This record gives sequence, structure tokens and C-alpha cells, in this order.
Amino acid sequence: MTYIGEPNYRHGSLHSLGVLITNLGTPDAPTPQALRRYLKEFLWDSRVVEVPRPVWWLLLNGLILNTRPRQSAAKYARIWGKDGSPLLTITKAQGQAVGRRIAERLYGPVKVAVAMRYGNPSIRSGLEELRRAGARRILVLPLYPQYAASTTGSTFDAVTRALSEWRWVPETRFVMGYHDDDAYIDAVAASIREHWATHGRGERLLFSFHGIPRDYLDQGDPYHCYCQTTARLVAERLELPEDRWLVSFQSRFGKAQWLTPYTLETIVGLPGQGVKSLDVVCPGFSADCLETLEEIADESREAFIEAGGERFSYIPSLNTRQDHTDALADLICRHVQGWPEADENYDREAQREAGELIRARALAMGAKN
Ligand SMILES: C=CC1=C(C)c2cc3[nH]c(cc4nc(cc5[nH]c(cc1n2)c(C)c5CCC(=O)O)C(CCC(=O)O)=C4C)c(C)c3C=C
Ligand SMILES: [Fe+2]
Ligand SMILES: [Fe+2]
Repeated sequence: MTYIGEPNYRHGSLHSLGVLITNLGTPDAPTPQALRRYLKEFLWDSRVVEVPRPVWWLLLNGLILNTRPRQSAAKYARIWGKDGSPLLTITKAQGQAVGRRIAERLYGPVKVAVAMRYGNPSIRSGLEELRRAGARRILVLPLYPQYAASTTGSTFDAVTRALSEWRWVPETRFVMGYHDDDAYIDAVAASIREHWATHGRGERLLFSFHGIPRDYLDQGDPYHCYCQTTARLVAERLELPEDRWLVSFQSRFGKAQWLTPYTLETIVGLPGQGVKSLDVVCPGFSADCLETLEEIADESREAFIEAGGERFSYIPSLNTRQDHTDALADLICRHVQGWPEADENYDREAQREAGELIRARALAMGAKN
């Protein structure tokens, strides 16, 4: 085994704090070939599909990867922007905005890198970017407000797997979720209030979260609980009566039972109950992506209107809203507490001088740098 090392390390180098901001990932292009590559990596993750490997290998390679890439590519083509996949473009912009905000708030040097759990830029390349910037302490922030083993847990696996190949393993911390974080809840509530002020208010507000198999909840995954808590807290902030809001779960994959009620069934059932205007918000997605732009804003809207609904309004994800950036920056600043770069007594000049001294001593003792 050869570990990734620091052959050119200069004694006394100024160490920095690294922040790795991650999201799920997206194909490189809206084509069947790119989708095949992306789905192969994504759906082979045993945190995502827990079916025994030999059975799943046959199903995935014999059936799913021969049909789904084409269908999904057509959906991606509908939302693809001039700079690529919205999920990637938005996550990169979030990384830059959060980087600027934490550089103002932290005392020592800090580097932010953006990475995707599947596809590009990979977790490995994001960590490498941080290593090159001298990050000896790394905070990982997966942009999933509600912890799920299949998202946050899987990101933990990928990060620790990559770091296990490093010679000099950095101090590492993870943000495992922020479903009830005050600033996050406030930002979601503010985005809804602003949407209502501009577009008017529907008779009901539906909180739609990505689903997971029902069995994962039964095995102890806290995701379902966290989604319910987020929705309740936002509804409380908005002072919405109980009968004005609902929670549902979207994007079911495969034949097994997933978390219910299903979003599509809920949406098409509402006009029959007399609900003709509906607002939908997806607080589990920190960036707009296929699941919000295509499945909710397009497909679900059509289904609602076809079922007799009159007005359907999708409330965008928090994306690069200032209050979202501030909430994420605040989360980072709280999680790096106790690390020197976050300490108000951190003195950049003193660190640099100490570095010079160490380097001079190392040279005097015959080290090569
Ligand atoms: C926000 C949290 C998410 C959870 C939880 C989640 C679980 C989960 N997803 C699949 C299968 C697919 N998801 C796909 C797309 C997708 N999923 C999320 C987020 C969560 N997934 C996002 C943000 C996206 C969009 C990515 C983008 O490029 O815009 C897809 C790919 C698209 C498709 O072919 O339909 C699949 C497949 C499972 C099986 C699962 C839990 C076990
Ligand atoms: Fe998903
Ligand atoms: Fe629960």
C-alpha cells in the first residue's frame, strides 16, 4: 500500500482549516452514457440499496442500467442549464458564497472545497484540494439538512475511505445534519413568506421530502422523524394551522414500499377534496435539482392540474439565498469551535513567524526544507 504523502512538505508551513461542502452528485452530461456511469456508481452504494450484492448485481446490470439511463437522460435534458446540471452549478456557487462568509468570521486561514458523493468533482478530489492548501483540520458539511444513512451516512463512508489512504490523516469532524437548526428553519420560512408575498398563497402548503425505503425507517434510520420535525418547525414559524399543511415523500425508486404518503398520490388526491390551489416546498433539497425542477415543478404540476387543480406553485430551494449562506456559515463556525483557526486569539503574524523559526531550525538540523 502506498499512502498519499507530503513529499514536499515545508517544515513550519502555515496549516489551514479545510471545509468540504458536499452534495449528492449529478451526471456529467444529460446523455444515456453519462447517466449510466453516474447511476452505476450511485446505485451500487450499499448505503443506498441494501439488497444483497449478488441479487442486486444481477438486477442492476441486467435490467436497471439497460433502461433507466435513457429515461433519466431525457428528464435531465429538460432541466440542464448552459453551465451544466443545476445541482452542481448551485452547489459550487454555495461553496463560494459560504467560503467568503466564513473567511470574514474565522481568524485563521480557511479553504473551502466542493465535492459530490457520486460523479464529479469527487470526494477524493475535493479532499485533495484541501490537502494541497495545507488543511490539517477538515470539517465535512454534507448539504442534507435531514440525516439519512443513504445520504449523510454514505458521505461519511466515502470521506473516511478516501482519508484512510492519506499518510498524514487530518483531524476530521462531520456535520451530521441540521434539520432543526434555527437559522435554517428561519430561512425556509422566510423563503415561503416571500414567495407568498409575490405569487399569492395557496389553500394548502405541501412539504415534499425525498423518500427512502420504509424498511430503513423500521431499521432505525432517523430521516423520517427529522423530515416531520423540519416541516412542523417551519409551519410553526409561519403560524400555519394544522389543517393547512401536509408532509409527503417523493421520488420512489423500485417496487418496495417507501415512506408514505407519496407526493404524487397526495397531489392528485387534493383537488377531489376541494383543494384547488397548492404550494409545494422541498426543504430537504438545499439546491434545486432534477427532483425539484422536473419531478415537482413540472411533473407534479401537470398531475395536479390534470386532477382538477387550478393553481400550483413550486417554492424554490434555498439555493444561494443570503439567509441560507449565513445559516450554513454559522453552522460551520459552530462546528469548528475549539480548533485554533476559529479562535479569536489566533494571530496570523505570530503563526507565520513561528513557522519561519521551525523552518530555520529544521534546515539547521539538516532537513531538506
Ligand atoms: C435529499 C435527500 C435524498 C435522499 C434521502 C435520497 C435517497 C435516495 N435516492 C435514490 C435514488 C435516486 N435519486 C436520484 C436523484 C437525486 N436524489 C437526491 C437526493 C436524495 N436521495 C437528489 C438531490 C437527486 C438529484 C440529483 C441531480 O442530479 O439533480 C436518482 C437519479 C435520477 C433518476 O434516475 O431518477 C436516483 C436513481 C434512492 C434509491 C434513495 C434511497 C435509498
Ligand atoms: Fe435520490
Ligand atoms: Fe418518526
